[in-house]
Amino acid sequence: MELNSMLLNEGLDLIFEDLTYKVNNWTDKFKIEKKTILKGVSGAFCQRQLCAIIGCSGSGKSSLLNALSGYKTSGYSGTIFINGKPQELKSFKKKSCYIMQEDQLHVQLTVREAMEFASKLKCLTLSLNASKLKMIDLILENLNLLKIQDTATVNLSGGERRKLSIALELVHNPSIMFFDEPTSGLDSLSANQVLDTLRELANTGRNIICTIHQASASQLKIFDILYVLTPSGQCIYHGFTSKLLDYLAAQGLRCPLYHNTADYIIEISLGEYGDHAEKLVKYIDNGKSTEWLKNTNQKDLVKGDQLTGVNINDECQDRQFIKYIYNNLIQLVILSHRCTVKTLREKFMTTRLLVHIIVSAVYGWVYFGVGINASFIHDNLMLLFFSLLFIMYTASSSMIINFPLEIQILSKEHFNHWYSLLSYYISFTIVDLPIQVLCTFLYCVVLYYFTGQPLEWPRFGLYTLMMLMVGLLSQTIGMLMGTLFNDLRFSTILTSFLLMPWMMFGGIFIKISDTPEIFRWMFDISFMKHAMEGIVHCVYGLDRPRLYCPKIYCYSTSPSNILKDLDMPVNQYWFNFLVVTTIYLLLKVLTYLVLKKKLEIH
Ligand SMILES: Nc1ncnc2c1ncn2[C@@H]1O[C@H](COP(=O)(O)OP(=O)(O)OP(=O)(O)O)[C@@H](O)[C@H]1O
Repeated sequence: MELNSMLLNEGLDLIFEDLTYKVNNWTDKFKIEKKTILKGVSGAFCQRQLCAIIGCSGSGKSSLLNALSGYKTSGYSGTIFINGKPQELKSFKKKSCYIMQEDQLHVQLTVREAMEFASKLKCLTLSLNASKLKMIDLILENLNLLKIQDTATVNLSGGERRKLSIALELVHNPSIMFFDEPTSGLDSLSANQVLDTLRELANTGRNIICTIHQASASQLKIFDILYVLTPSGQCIYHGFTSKLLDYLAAQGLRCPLYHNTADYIIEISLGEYGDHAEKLVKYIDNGKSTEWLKNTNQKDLVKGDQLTGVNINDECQDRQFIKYIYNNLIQLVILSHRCTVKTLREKFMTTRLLVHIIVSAVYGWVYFGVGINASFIHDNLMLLFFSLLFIMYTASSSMIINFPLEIQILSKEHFNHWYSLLSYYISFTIVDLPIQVLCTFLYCVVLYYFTGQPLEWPRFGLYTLMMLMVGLLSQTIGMLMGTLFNDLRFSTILTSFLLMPWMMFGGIFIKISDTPEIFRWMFDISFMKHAMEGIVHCVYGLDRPRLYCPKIYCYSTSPSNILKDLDMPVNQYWFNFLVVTTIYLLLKVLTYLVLKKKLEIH
């Protein structure tokens, strides 16, 4: 079946006027000044058209695409009209999609699974009915992906990955599709295949707008409309590809024989044939002129009445009455399922488990039996503190590494309206919880038993619970840092910097009574101090009898004296637990808000 006969779409007309983009730029004298990237450009991209924005590197192609798609809004001025009405971003995003230069895919899923999850999320359904499954088959078949539907995404070639990115968005049949350099990084065969696919998509009625860095003469012919930017962010051509030569000729510019026309006009924009750019900007009125957009010999675009088939939008729209909460719950279930499948296939989970078991076994060996012995109280306290540190660092670093990778995919899917951020955030937290519980439990069992801590279930339960809460809190710190900094170098160094004061005021390295008064409040907010206090209470509190002393003299055999020496009040476990839990919840909310802000400003 032809692509155009199943994915018909009415498309949308997009017109933009006087679009300007300014950014803050650091000068040599360390001052901030405004740099203008796009200078009042105008243009129109219509339904059923395949449009290319071209220009030299740094001319503002991506900036223009970001503005038109609504991916970025800050720093932009000008007006965008959709089907004649001012662009309303919320509703526009529902009808559009933005496929970025880097394919943001879930590498652990197969092509089929990725399509099914996308379809479930976009149609808000837990199970796909026959017609939706058929639609997936048809999309895969038309994009030549059916034969590799069971291949893991990680094993796909560049061209196949790009096609999968397109296929995933086609599930909700967008009326307008934006592509940032769809052919970059592909060999010419794959690039041609992707462009053919875009051509067919435009033929179905939708509006396809892409930026193109380099296009061969034959690739250029595939596009209906060209929009050419100069290095100064102005338009020097906006019209049919087929009319470009006539346009240039009208200005006395003749493309050398056998020279690629796209290269020629970019060279003109760079001033390689003299100072023609300004003249062309004026002639085309910086994109406003529609003279070269008049359709005299437009090639075989498919007419609406020639299209037959299913309009899959109808199926998804059936469910638009479903309330916000219900939608979020459905998304939560689907996202949790997807996240579970991904997590179970990751080697990282096994590594995390193994690390916890190995470290607890080593600690158990080195500190064997110190817990029951009154002459090893100092060693035992150090062991308990180092155990806390271990949980804190492994939990935070697992997120620092993992989460920035997640954010890239989240950014794309969230922008393309696959799901709400809240559903994603909760599902991510829920799916990781059992793994953190398992890691903490295995770690605590081995360590607690071999290091000779008191073998009583309530003590062990409370100890593990506190360790788990510290693990969850540390994960959230890692998540927050991973959200704030894309660069792993910054997030790792700054996390260590951030965790350091919590450790210093953890109640072990220095006692509260020995600390200068000005710093004492730090103990109150240090989760490490509260966690350590709770843990020491589990081990030495709860009316534990005197400790066994194998020597003639032990400094202390009374557990209550040990707590007194450490400035740790007796029986405060639940207060300590409440403080750690409150800090965890506050950080969780803060991380959500930071993530939300980050997705808004990209
Ligand atoms: N936030 C920003 N701060 C400073 N400069 C910026 C910012 N965003 C974009 N620019 C600059 O604006 C210019 C245009 O960037 P843009 O990415 O839109 O160009 P492009 O034509 O897509 O380039 P390429 O083809 O190399 O991807 C570049 O010189 C870039 O450095």
